[in-house]
Amino acid sequence: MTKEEYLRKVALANEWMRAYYEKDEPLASDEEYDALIRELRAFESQNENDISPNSPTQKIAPTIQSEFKKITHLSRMWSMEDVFDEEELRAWAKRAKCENNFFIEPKFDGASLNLLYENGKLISGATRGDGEVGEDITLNVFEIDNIPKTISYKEKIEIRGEVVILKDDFEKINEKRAQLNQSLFANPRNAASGSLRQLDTRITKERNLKFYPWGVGENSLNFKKHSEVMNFIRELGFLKDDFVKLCKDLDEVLLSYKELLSLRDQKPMMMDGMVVRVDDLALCKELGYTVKFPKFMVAFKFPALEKTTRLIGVNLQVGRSGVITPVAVLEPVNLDGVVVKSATLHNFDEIERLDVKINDFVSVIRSGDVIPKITKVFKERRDGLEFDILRPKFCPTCQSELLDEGTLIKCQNIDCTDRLLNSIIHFVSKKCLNIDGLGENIVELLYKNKKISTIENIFSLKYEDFEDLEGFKEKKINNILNAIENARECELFRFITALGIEHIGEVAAKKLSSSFGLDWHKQNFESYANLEGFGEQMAASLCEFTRVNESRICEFYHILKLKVERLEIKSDSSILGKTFVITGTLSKPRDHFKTLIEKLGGKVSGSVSKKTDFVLFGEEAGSKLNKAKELGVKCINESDFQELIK
Ligand SMILES: NC(=O)c1ccc[n+]([C@@H]2O[C@H](COP(=O)([O-])OP(=O)(O)OC[C@H]3O[C@@H](n4cnc5c(N)ncnc54)[C@H](O)[C@@H]3O)[C@@H](O)[C@H]2O)c1
Ligand SMILES: [Zn+2]
Repeated sequence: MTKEEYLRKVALANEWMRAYYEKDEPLASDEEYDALIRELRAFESQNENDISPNSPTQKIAPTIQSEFKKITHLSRMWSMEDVFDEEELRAWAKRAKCENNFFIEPKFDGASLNLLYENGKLISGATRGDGEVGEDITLNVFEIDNIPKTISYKEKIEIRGEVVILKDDFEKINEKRAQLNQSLFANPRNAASGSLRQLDTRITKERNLKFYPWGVGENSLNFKKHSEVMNFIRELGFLKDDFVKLCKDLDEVLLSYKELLSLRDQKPMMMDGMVVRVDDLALCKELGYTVKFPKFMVAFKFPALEKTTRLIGVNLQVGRSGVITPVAVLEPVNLDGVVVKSATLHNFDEIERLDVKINDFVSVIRSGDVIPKITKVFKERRDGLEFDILRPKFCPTCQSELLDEGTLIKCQNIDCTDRLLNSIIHFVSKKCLNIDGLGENIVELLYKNKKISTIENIFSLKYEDFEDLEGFKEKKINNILNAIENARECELFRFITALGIEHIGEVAAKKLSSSFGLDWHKQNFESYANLEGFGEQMAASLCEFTRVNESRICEFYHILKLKVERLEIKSDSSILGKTFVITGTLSKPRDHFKTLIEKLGGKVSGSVSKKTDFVLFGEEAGSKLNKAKELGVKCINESDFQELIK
């Protein structure tokens, strides 16, 4: 790299930094930014005299320009060095002259916040800014429930930590923004930062932000270990994550890293790595800082879940109801071990809203098991080779003319092969008949080879049907046939779900099954509409479906041995008729508790109101728990719950 190239890249990195920290709207993915920084570092290590004072390697962030007042931190805030593998971690530990006693905790991907307390009162809250001066966001901080406004410790102290947004909330915020035609947040970190840096504090309040402390600035504490400091701070009434520990050596650190990484999808907030630091404060002091970060800690990064790639085409999929879903074809990119080649675009309104074109650079994010999504289109990078994604006029499968309803475009041909195929795939899927071994690919293969053309055909499949198909040996064929045989005996609600009736999902199917049993399809409009949680639309859809499909349903009754799961409600059940709201992370999935409550005659609702009898809460419980407390609703934890249902 020549010096000119270097300076150009410094300028580009500064532009990216500003967009990221000042506007919360990145112009590049972190991965690209990090690669650019590595290039700058490589040049700088060879050309020490040419290092530009403007280089992002020499500062934490540019001085932020915004409408917020500024606050000078009492003690400086820092960035953090990254390590990406064992070798880099060991090299750091060696430089830090530390072999034992490492303090580790998750590195949540959020926004830094510096809180100042004096005489036990919260005085101010500020963003990190350039490390010395941050933005005064005190008013917003007062809107965050889980930040104590008073603490029992009276000395002056700066408490620092990460403000995060939960993955679920992130999705919800972006959905809402999409509806309002606002730009989406590229990731939960930008969303957290954007939610904190709000001139309208009501928005901050709405966003359900969480604050997790990770350190202190100015203070007069007298501890010898960072772990002691943090114990003390966390006891003052802040949220605590349960993955915070001391490791006796680096081997233990590495094990913990693996463990934390395996929890990544389960955690309600995004993590981008694990923080490893020297616990001994005397050694920390001795090690000191570079211009940018402490030498006594590192971020042991996780593989990226968000990357930039190019949209190279759009495939159209015809769903079982005929709706055409556009799917983005991407230049393949590896997101934490998963090669992502496509992302859903939901519908044609979404394409317009994103204003995405073929050949655009886009940011793709994968969080948890969620299907990869395009969160950002880098329009600034267009070079004229992009072209529009057109609304289709004809079905890509059956070529019949499509019905364009605006948001949705539909194929109306009920014999359209893709519609049929997808309804079979749906019928055998996990939530429906759950036929093991009969995955999408096999169904497709059977369908394309004309072994099945309707759902009913599945149950007359024979050994010979598979013999001439490639890749099917005796054992595999028998397994599939057995699975089909076993699936005949199935719960009624699964069958109702499997029929794919418009507006009738699993929950409604359960209600139909428990209310009417096998006669669920013989009811009239009123009795459907009177069911709890049912509306007119659902009732109408049921009437229409059962009218048209009466004989087909009866045919299925001969093929399947349906079980009606009656709720065995004990009349002495202590929770009979009581309404529960479940919030936070419990030891088992929420569904487990929900089923249990329902079996015992209780009800589970999604939101807290005066009518709620109990709020069952777990870790990280947030706004619902607070609301329950405000309303005086009884809040119980898991062991109280076990006690209650004994
Ligand atoms: N996409 C872009 O254009 C762009 C631009 C600038 C920066 N970035 C990204 O920002 C990151 C660099 O930013 P940075 O310098 O703010 O560093 P960083 O955010 O990676 O690490 C430092 C920060 O980590 C946070 N943190 C979380 N958990 C912590 C814990 N347990 N202990 C201590 N600190 C904890 C703190 O807020 C601290 O300020 C990189 O990931 C980079 O890719 C991206
Ligand atoms: Zn069609």
